[in-house]
Amino acid sequence: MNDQLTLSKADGPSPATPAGEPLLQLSGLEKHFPVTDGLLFKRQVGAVHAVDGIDLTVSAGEAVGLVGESGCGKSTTGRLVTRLLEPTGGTITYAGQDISHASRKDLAPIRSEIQMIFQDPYSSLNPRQTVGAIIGAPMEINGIKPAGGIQKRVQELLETVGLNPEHYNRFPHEFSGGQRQRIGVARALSLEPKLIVADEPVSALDVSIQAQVVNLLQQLQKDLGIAFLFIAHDLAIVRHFSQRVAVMYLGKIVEIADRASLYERPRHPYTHALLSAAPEADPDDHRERIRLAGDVPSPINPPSGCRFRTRCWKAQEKCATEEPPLVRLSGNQEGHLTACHFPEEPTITSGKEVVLDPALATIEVPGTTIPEPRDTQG
Ligand SMILES: Nc1ncnc2c1ncn2[C@@H]1O[C@H](COP(=O)(O)OP(=O)(O)OP(=O)(O)O)[C@@H](O)[C@H]1O
Repeated sequence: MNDQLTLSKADGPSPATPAGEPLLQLSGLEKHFPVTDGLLFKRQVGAVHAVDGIDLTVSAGEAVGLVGESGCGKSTTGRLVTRLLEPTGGTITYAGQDISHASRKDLAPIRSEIQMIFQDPYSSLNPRQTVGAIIGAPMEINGIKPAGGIQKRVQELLETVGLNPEHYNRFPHEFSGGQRQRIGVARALSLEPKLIVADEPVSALDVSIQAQVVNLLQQLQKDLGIAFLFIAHDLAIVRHFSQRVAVMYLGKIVEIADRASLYERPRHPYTHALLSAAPEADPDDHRERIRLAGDVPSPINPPSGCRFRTRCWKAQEKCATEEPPLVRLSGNQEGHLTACHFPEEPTITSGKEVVLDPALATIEVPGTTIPEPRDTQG
């Protein structure tokens, strides 16, 4: 796969952000969806607090994972970043420019730099268009004329994502799920993005295929220096892909840390519970598991204080009255922030290695790669 990565880095319209410098900054970001009643005169009676004041930075070339249970606001965050949704509060800064409420015209120069990969490789590709037309469309729309023409560029991109360049004229139904997701990746790459928001990019795929697509994304991130916001409910997938991981609960980030700190020394009880619920690498490991009681409360009326308190075994009175700030607790590594009044001891480990599939494990072992099926049902 490595030698197929023939793209050069983009000289985009925004000044290049050096690796390690903040590329995307979310500050107090909010999205509240109005809840209305009445058929005719729709009156707002409340709001879904889908994203409720999050701060997050993604540096150039960095892969940041965003995890949490269904409905916690991950996709809404991704859609805000790509400006498919308008924020109701807070700011989104991209390459130093406030794009929170930028108009279509103002967004035009950076549109190409922020791309999205969607969950469902079936509905996200137009079945009536050839693969060539699908991947070439962003270049056509943006008036980009690559050297050698669009067809040549599309064929290069097909090769980059591990597909046969000769299959330029085929239609999406002729490809398997994994191959379709590769087509989606090629489309996202066509404008040489600097940031890709990948919203559950592998959760619709077979487990054996998931590893191959994650591996491809990881190669692109490393070789092309593309920053990723990788959204997933699956902690194992995020672990393999991300340098830093943010855990969301009911519209808030409750913990954020580099990969090792988060997985080995989780301080927030929610992170600990999520890790405890993940499949174990060692089936003979019978350490105590934390079972999360009840469902996630409604984001229309989130609990006061700490939102996790209604399901937390450590909750006390203070948790109902005071919202815990997201801060570096004593015992946390630098950059490890936790929002909890009664955190886990820094010595408590998640207790186990989180591994979803043996194929994924090979990604983390230097020198080993997953065999890439070209042109098979991958
Ligand atoms: N357009 C909308 N109008 C009203 N509520 C919405 C809208 N989009 C999302 N929501 C609500 O916002 C909350 C967060 O949804 P979101 O899809 O961002 O969560 P998620 O963590 O990505 O979950 P999932 O993994 O199930 O997609 C949910 O309660 C959802 O029902």
